[in-house]
Amino acid sequence: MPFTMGPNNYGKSGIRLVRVGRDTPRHVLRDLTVHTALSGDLDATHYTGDNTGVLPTDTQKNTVYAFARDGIGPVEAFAERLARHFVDATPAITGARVQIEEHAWTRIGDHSFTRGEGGELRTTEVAYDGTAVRTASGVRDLLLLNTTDSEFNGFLADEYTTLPETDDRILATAVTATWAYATAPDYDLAFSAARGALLAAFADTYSLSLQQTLHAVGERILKAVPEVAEVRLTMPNRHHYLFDLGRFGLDNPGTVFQAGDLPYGLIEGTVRREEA
Ligand SMILES: O=c1[nH]c(=O)c2[nH]c(=O)[nH]c2[nH]1
Repeated sequence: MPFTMGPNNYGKSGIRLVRVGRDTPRHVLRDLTVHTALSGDLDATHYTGDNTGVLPTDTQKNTVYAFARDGIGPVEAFAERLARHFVDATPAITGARVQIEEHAWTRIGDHSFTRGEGGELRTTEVAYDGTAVRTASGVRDLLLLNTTDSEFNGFLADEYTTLPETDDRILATAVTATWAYATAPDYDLAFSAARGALLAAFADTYSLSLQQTLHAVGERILKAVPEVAEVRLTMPNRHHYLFDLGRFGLDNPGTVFQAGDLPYGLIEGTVRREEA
């Protein structure tokens, strides 16, 4: 075989699952998007189209709905149930990755909820290789903004530098955070603690750079949740430019800003515990 398959996986992406818990008149709404990805001994289908070992992606999708019949629990636990099933029950499959995004609805009544489009997501990614389960959780598109306590100055300046130094700016970002667990915690409690730590660190860190804020956020999550081994953070810098009102004979004491779009700064990093 002159052209051999490298690493590969297959699954169903974007499985939209809504579950209504009707145990009491105060209904419980869960709204998830699930992605499955399976790998294993899949040479036959790639080389000859022999699908004997292929669990169809349609079946993977059906399994997600069937497993939701009697409850979902924390997204991490639901993803693990699915990942274990796909590997343990499918001869050719030796690895499964299940990713879930949970869309949070805000309750406005016993059976009524509201949610903004494109809001913050709770996320998880669970990988199972037949022996070990690796679980990471996080948030995506968590919008944060500080109106002060943010500076950016003292930076390297070369012949192309035009950015003015500032000792008071808006700091705004849309955080994607992923924290990997070394051991399994109570997932819902750990999520609340990590998210709370993230918010608190953003709010009360006097920022000299978004990089410094990123490290502070990661550190606070690690301190708040002992089971977390490392935190990966993606923090786009949603620039807000002080608008030049001088052209109209007006001052601008840090009041009127133009919200920027593209390009944007992108600050990313992983914060880990110091090796013992
Ligand atoms: O917090 C910041 N970090 C940077 O690296 C940077 N670069 C830039 O133009 N503005 C900012 N702000």
